[in-house]
Formats: sequence, C-alpha cells, structure tokens
Amino acid sequence: MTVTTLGPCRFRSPRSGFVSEDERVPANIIRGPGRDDDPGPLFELAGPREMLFFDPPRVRAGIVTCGGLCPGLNNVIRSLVRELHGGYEVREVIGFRMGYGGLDPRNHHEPVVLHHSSVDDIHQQGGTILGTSRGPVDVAAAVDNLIRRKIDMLFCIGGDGTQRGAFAIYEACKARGHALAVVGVPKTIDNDVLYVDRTFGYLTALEEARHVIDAAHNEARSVENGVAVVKVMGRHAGFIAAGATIASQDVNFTLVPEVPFRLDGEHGFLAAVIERVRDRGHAVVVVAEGAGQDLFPAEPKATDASGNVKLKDIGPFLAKAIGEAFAAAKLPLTLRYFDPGYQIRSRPANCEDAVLCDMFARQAVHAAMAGKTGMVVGQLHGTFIHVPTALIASGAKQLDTDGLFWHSVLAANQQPDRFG
Ligand SMILES: Nc1ncnc2c1ncn2[C@@H]1O[C@H](COP(=O)(O)OP(=O)(O)OP(=O)(O)O)[C@@H](O)[C@H]1O
Ligand SMILES: O=P(O)(O)OC[C@H]1O[C@](O)(CO)[C@@H](O)[C@@H]1O
Ligand SMILES: [Mg+2]
Repeated sequence: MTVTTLGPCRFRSPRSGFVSEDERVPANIIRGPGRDDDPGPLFELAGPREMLFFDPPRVRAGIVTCGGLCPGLNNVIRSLVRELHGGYEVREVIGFRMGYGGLDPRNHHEPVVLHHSSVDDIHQQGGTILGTSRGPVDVAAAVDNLIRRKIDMLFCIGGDGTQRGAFAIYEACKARGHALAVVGVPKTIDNDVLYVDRTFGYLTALEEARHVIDAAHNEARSVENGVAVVKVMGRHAGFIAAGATIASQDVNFTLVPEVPFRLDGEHGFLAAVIERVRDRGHAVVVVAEGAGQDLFPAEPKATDASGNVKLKDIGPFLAKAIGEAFAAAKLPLTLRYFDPGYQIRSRPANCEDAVLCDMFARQAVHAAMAGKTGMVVGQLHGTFIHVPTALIASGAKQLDTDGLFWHSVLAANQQPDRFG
C-alpha cells in the first residue's frame, strides 16, 4: 500500500542523503523458507526525497497538537520548526493553538507564528506550548480556514483520535481540490499505535512509572503486610504496566486490559495476593487503567468530549477488594494506593524519547515537502516509514500475550498466566 502524493515533484531538494521511492519495509517478519508467511503491508521508507512537490521558500506550514499530554510534544514542535526553517528554508510556520479547536476561527484561538528562536528551549518543558484539547472538530470550517490561510502542509501531532481527525481533514481537502499535505506524528504514552514500534513519550512514561513503583515497593516492604497498588495509564493496552514491570523487577502482579482476570476463588487474584503476603510479607500490584473493566456492572457507557469511552476506575476498586479480602481472611493489611497518571504524562521527554521525537519530526517534514499526504510517520523494525493514515486508524496495537514482552513480565513478577 502506498501513500498518496499530491502531484509530480518538480523542485530540487536542498537536503542530502536521499531515499529512493522504491524501497519498502514489510510489516511482518518472514519466518523462514517453506512457509507461506504474509509480509503484510509494504511501507515506503521515510527520509528526504531528491525531488519535492513544494517549492520550499513558498511553503506555509501549520502545526497542531491534540489529545492528552505526552512527554516530547515540545521536542516534536521544535524539530518540525527547525527542519522546516533550517533544513528547507521555509519562511512561515504557524502553530495552531488548543488542538483541532484552534483550526476553527470561531473558537478565537489566534495561531502563533513559530520562529527558529521562539522554539529555542521548549524541549526542556513538559506539556505543549501550543496547547491541546479533546472535543469535536468542524472539519469543513477547519479546511476553510486552512485554505484561507494558504496552508500547504499540516502536521498533526497526536494519538489515534488525532490521526482520525487528520484523515477527515485530508479527505475534505481532497474533495475540495486543495493540495494540503496532512502528515501525522504518532503521540501517546500508551504506545498503542499500529505500525509504530514505539510512540514518543512511552519510554519517559516507563521511567516515571518506575520511580513510582520504587516508592510503592519501599512503602509496601517497610510495614507489616504492606500491599501497594499503582494504577498507570493504558486504556486499551497494557504496554506501560508491562514495560514498567520489566524495568522495575519489583512488581508482583501486573494487570492489563489484554488479560481478563477473576478476583475471587482459589485461583483468583485476591487469593494470590494473600498467598504472596503470607509468604513474603508484602506485594506490589501494577494495574493498567483499562484492565478488569468487565468486573464492573454493564451499564451505558459515558464518553469524553472526543468520544472515547470513559473507563471505570479500576485502581480504587482493586484497593477496596484487597482490603475486604484481607479482612475476611483476618489478616492485617497496610494498603498504599498510587495514581501517578498525570504526573507521568506531563514530564519532559527523557533522552530516548528526545531522540525519537527529533527523528519523527524530521521524517514528517521530508514527507510533507515531497507532497506525501494522508499519512503518519511510523517506525517498524527500527526503520522509519510512511503509513497511510487509513491503516493507523483501522485499529489499535495491543500486547501480544504469547510474545517475548509479556513472557518477560511473567518471568519478572512470577504471577500465574491467568487468575481464575
Ligand atoms: N473520527 C474523527 N474525525 C474527526 N476528528 C476526530 C475523530 N476522532 C477524534 N477526532 C478528534 O481528534 C482530537 C483528538 O482525539 P482524542 O481526544 O481521542 O485524542 P488522541 O489523539 O486519541 O490522543 P490520546 O492518546 O491522548 O487519547 C479531538 O479533537 C477529537 O475530536
Ligand atoms: O484525562 P484525559 O485527558 O482524558 O486523558 C486520559 C487518557 O489519556 C491517555 O494518557 C492517552 O493520552 C490515556 O491513557 C488515558 O486514558
Ligand atoms: Mg486516543
């Protein structure tokens, strides 16, 4: 599957180290001869193109950040601006404010002009200098505004919702014959974006989660029968819970959305916690926010402003259940509860994420200058690629519970494969 290009490329690039349009990266690893393995989609390689669709000095670029905060948003903004200005000598870069809401002039979020110097040290701050939001977008009004402002390329930094919004903008521009390059940069601490080995923000989230787990472990093991419960983010995927478990090696129970669990019964989660505390005197539980949602009564699901289902709060629910189980077993308990979600995602990027943000941003600029549109910069097998936005929006990545990563979790925490 190839990415759409806006038209013939007529301008010579000022960059070097060009990649060819013919190189492809397969989604799947071919496991060996004699097997009928499906390579899956074949993705274009990211990188500078020799010929460009846009004439760099005439380009007007726009940047928008949407959805929840994530470490590295400012790094991406900075590297986009620096590559546009420094690499291609683009004269005008505009930052739309407060997410997609800022694309609609009726919301009165006046965009800001981003200069080389105005992004100088923003990478040292968490959050996003442009502001962000959730909530509905009037795509027609957004596209009217982009056309009126003569924007040639729009960089949409955000998660799955943002990329679905980017796709709607891309389709509306196509229908109206406006040559806008819509290029996404995949953001989320949850790391649940398809065709992206690692989204930016994920490793910073692990590092921060590990600090909290260290604290939880110290609390739990310093008291009699200490149990610490740490809730981390991860709506539909347990990558943060799993990765932090492996990084910390001090977690005893890791609960993720991909593995349903039972609380009660001989082989249930609560019996396992009691056994662990009887045996070792303390326990550390890490739970992803999307885990165990089936333990709550089924009722109509509320949604947030963007249409994301509001999850039931599994953390306090588990803490209460553990308290009741210890009481029933007439066992003393000291329970500590940690919910560091916002503390984690508002941090500045760590070193690995800073590198990834810069790489993603520069590949996004190369793609847009070559007229690529309706695409997101991805990364597979350590290689940067162009992924059609339609594919990114087709689903979400989850933990492979038969894979190496989850097996490392089970090896680290020694919990059974299943509870109940
Ligand atoms: N199908 C869609 N069409 C148009 N806009 C959409 C669509 N889905 C989501 N959006 C818009 O994209 C923006 C960001 O979506 P959302 O709040 O779900 O965050 P996200 O990008 O998924 O990031 P996070 O990982 O933090 O949830 C919102 O303004 C939302 O209204
Ligand atoms: O409180 P908010 O802003 O709705 O965001 C919470 C969500 O954001 C995420 O961190 C994704 O950005 C999810 O893991 C979490 O469910
Ligand atoms: Mg989302």
